[in-house]
Amino acid sequence: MASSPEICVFGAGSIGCYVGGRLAANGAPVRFIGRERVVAEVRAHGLHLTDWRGADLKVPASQVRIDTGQEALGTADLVLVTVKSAATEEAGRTLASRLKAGASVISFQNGLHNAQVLRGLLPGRTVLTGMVPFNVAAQGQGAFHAGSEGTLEVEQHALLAPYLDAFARAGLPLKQHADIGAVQWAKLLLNLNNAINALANLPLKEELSQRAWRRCVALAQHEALAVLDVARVKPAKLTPLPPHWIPRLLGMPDAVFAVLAKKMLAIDPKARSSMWDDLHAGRKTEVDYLNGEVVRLAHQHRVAAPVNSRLVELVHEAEAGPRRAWTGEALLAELEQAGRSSGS
Ligand SMILES: NC(=O)C1=CN([C@@H]2O[C@H](COP(=O)(O)OP(=O)(O)OC[C@H]3O[C@@H](n4cnc5c(N)ncnc54)[C@H](OP(=O)(O)O)[C@@H]3O)[C@@H](O)[C@H]2O)C=CC1
Ligand SMILES: CC(C)(CO)C(=O)C(=O)O
Repeated sequence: MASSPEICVFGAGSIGCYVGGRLAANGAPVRFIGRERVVAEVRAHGLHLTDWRGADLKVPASQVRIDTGQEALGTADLVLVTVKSAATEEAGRTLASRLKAGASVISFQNGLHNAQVLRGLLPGRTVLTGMVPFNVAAQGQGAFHAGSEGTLEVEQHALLAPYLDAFARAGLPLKQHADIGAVQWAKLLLNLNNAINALANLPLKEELSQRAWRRCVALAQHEALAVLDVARVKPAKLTPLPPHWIPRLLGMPDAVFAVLAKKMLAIDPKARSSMWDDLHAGRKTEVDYLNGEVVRLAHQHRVAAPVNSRLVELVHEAEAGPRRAWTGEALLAELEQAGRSSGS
């Protein structure tokens, strides 16, 4: 392998353009595969990557190697898959027909099973699970802004060695984890807020500053944690407080929460969840891969998950439109009712 192995981003959207863009801005050889809309935008404006700490990086249009075609898969040593979960299977089939011998893959997606889906379609290849903790907003004209903190995590593996410097130079060091399943579940617990944020139709910071919305998140997390306990799954600790304490913190009055949860509220005031992005753009969301996973695990263990089940239904209703204008109080009442009527 050459001294600078080539990286390909498959699915140039918010995460792909931000992560790949920062790698490219710091000298890594990166090629992007994306849809026509994004390709045209980036070819016109280049990439502009900023973060909440003040990082400000540019890759001029003439230096971004981005295409709708899949030629980059034939030369890549490492492919970062950054499509939404529903697009993973198609991505895996495309990778299977194009990847060169020896190329490996990291899934930088939310949810639990994307890497597994890719592994099934790419026998004999190394496919690692990654986790992106921070929020990225597409701001138009090739600009992508990371509006919250966190370190990229990835399943521990020797093949990462040639890439560690490039990620570190890009300001995105890879934290390797021996139990990535625990990390994925911990991230999924945080992602239970995506459905609530999408239904709230508010920026994350504004939503999380209001107790009624936070109590909705607390209900979903509390239920999920009970299911994980039954299933004997121990989520990793990604936040200053352990996962089991977070629902209690979310339930605090606004003034107390603002003081105790400063870190949780340290989000760009305009940032919204990736599920809001999907609803807003009229796309199918990842709700089945997030709240839906809680419901599936509950069924496997013969327990109920009515709150997450109701959130799945409500997001599917919103996908089908027209969109209901929820208040935090109305959604909370709806979720409490769901919990009561299931008898849990
Ligand atoms: N955005 C965020 O802040 C965060 C997102 N994540 C997770 O990261 C993953 C990626 O999310 P995000 O970047 O927001 O998603 P985006 O929708 O912004 O980006 C994915 C892009 O990939 C494109 N795409 C899908 N299939 C193909 C294909 N076969 N060929 C070329 N392009 C394709 C999509 O186009 P189209 O829509 O037309 O299919 C879209 O433009 C998700 O699992 C998400 O949950 C994790 C942490 C934070
Ligand atoms: C970072 C976070 C939790 C919120 O933006 C996210 O994962 C998402 O939007 O999907």
